[in-house]
Amino acid sequence: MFEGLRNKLRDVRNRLGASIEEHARPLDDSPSVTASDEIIAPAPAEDSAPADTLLHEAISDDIPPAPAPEKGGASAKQRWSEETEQPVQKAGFFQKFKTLVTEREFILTEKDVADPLFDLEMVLLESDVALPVTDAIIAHMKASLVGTNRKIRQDPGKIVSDALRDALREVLGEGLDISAYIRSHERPVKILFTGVNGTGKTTSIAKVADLLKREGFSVVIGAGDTYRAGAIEQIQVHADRIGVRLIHHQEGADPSAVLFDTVEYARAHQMDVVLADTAGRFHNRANLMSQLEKIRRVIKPDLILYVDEATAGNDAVVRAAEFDRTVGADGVILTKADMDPKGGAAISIAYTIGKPLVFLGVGQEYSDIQPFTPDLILNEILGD
Ligand SMILES: Nc1nc2c(ncn2[C@@H]2O[C@H](COP(=O)(O)OP(=O)(O)OP(=O)(O)O)[C@@H](O)[C@H]2O)c(=O)[nH]1
Repeated sequence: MFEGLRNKLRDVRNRLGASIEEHARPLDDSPSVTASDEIIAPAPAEDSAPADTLLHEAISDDIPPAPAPEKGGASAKQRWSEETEQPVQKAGFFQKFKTLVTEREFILTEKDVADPLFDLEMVLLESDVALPVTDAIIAHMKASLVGTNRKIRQDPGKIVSDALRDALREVLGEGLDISAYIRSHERPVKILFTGVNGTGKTTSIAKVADLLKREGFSVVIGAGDTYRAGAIEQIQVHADRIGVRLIHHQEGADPSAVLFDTVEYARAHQMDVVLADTAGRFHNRANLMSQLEKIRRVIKPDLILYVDEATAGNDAVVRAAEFDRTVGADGVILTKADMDPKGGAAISIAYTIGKPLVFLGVGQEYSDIQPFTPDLILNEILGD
């Protein structure tokens, strides 16, 4: 999954790494620096003195530490302190250049990274990453890379990977652990599935039912798609295969009534989870949307999961936002991630609608479902 994005990001990371390599300056005449010298030189203007000069000035003038450029992690001051625990060794010309950047200062201006960051922006937009999400990633990368004067002890590729990993982590969010949610809420926990026709909603309900069943929860499914011909038979086949009870009425019946009965059944049998199917619908079909609103009022779901396909890219993000606005959504399932080379929807959706990505569908088997964690996506798109 996401192999196209992975390959493009590898190229951009190499270019950014090359830019760091190019602008990392040898510490040839710098004085030895130890942990006690907790000093940060301020970020220079583009036309300011070279890093070596700044370092000398910072030490002799005792300039106070600059504020940390990024939130969350260790401050630049801490890093400086950690990274300078060992006295810097003087080395011959040849050796200095053989040690790559591990014994050099690392200082970049916006201009130094402008071209590679522009390339990164293009790669993200081409991969259907939503514009505000792309902007957030680029801003985070700039904050991480630009204007910090520090000595580095790692290769440039790692610096870029770490910055990109942090930037992506910020937009991906934390996900939602459904099993933990069920354990910590009053049973039965009612989960309503909404989404557009043909995106894999019915299959996803079966996958989630199978997953929860394997985790020891008792599950009942409500056949709330009474609109599409054959939908009840389709979900019945899934329910039979995974050994889960299905509550259904006739085709054309009121879906609210079906799902009300499903919740009653779950209560009567002290079941843990109700998974409520609904007819696929388009967000611009007012009558179908109002039917969904009625279901919501009748069964009062604990969670509404919006299902769409990762392959729909930005369309999935736009539709999710619309569903969230009209009927609400507490989380998202993106199906067919296994067929999506771009990854744009998976990266964008949580940040755009402010709701967690909960599962990724990764194939057609019942076991082809992955609870979302940021590392799941990060490892896919940054793994080499
Ligand atoms: N490759 C792949 N195929 C999937 C995935 N999830 C679902 N599918 C396939 O997508 C097709 C549509 O899935 P359904 O579950 O029938 O879609 P639906 O949204 O319920 O469609 P309606 O019942 O018409 O609303 C089926 O062929 C599924 O096997 C997935 O994660 N990966």
